[in-house]
Amino acid sequence: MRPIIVIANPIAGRRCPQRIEQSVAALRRRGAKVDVWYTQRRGDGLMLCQQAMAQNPRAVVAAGGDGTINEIINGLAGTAIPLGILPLGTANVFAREIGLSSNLEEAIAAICDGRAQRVHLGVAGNRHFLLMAGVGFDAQVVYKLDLGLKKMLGKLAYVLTGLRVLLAPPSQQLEIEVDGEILTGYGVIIGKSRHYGGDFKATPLAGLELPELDLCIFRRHGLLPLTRYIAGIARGRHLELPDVLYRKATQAYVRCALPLPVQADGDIIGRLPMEFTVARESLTILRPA
Ligand SMILES: Nc1ncnc2c1ncn2[C@@H]1O[C@H](COP(=O)(O)OP(=O)(O)OP(=O)(O)O)[C@@H](O)[C@H]1O
Repeated sequence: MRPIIVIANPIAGRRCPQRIEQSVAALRRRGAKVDVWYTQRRGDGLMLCQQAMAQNPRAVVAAGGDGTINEIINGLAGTAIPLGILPLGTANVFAREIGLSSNLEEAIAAICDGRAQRVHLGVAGNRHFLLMAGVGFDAQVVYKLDLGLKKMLGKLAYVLTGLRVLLAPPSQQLEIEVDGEILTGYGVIIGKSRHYGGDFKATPLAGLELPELDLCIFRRHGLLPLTRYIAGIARGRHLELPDVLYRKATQAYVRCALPLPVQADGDIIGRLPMEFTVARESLTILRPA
């Protein structure tokens, strides 16, 4: 029997080790052969996923948050091995995108009896992403986030760090070349998925099944415009703001006078300048039936 290989980040979210054990036991009760491999540090998710390929698993399951999922998709892209998830992280944005709640029974059902769907990935520099990449306010928040605070406060740590960045917002203008058109702004979110954080949707017209990127460009900087943008996203009305631009594209290039940090799927993955494209390789995901 081909195994399901679970790659688990034991420090993701809260009470992760017990919840991994409970989920693996539930998968075995459904008759699956399950191997569990634990990450020990950042980067292990990708390395373990590459090793897992030698076993020709039935599926690779990411047990953890969106950062762990991101490492694993970078190992799975272009293969026919499907990705399952056990959403055990702090924000679990990808789980929301595919319609999973934090109830692990639903995730286990999706792994065992879910629907396989081929999806398109984004590429930021040399890294694949499934949710979004960002430069400006959101990347500054990820960059400044204290991991100890995140462990202690969970999502509240993002809110507090966000308030800190709001008081000294990024003020470097970006030049964004989108399929040949040159635009400027102070922040850009390059979405592959609709969901952004919680139930908010920064790129509401995006779709994992679509071979395109959705760019949401914030044209002004400062406390007031940023507050309007955040409130607009929270109310699902930001696309109505005159200083927010939305573009669909297959390729974008972002540059700036400073080498600003870039986040992808919630982790800092490099600095500007950077090219963003749709990956040639696709990925199979297991989602609720
Ligand atoms: N054993 C480990 N020790 C330290 N860091 C790890 C370990 N395993 C994975 N990581 C790193 O921890 C980071 C965060 O993990 P992950 O995204 O799984 O959880 P989270 O941050 O709680 O959830 P979310 O991303 O959904 O908010 C990832 O970027 C990953 O590379």
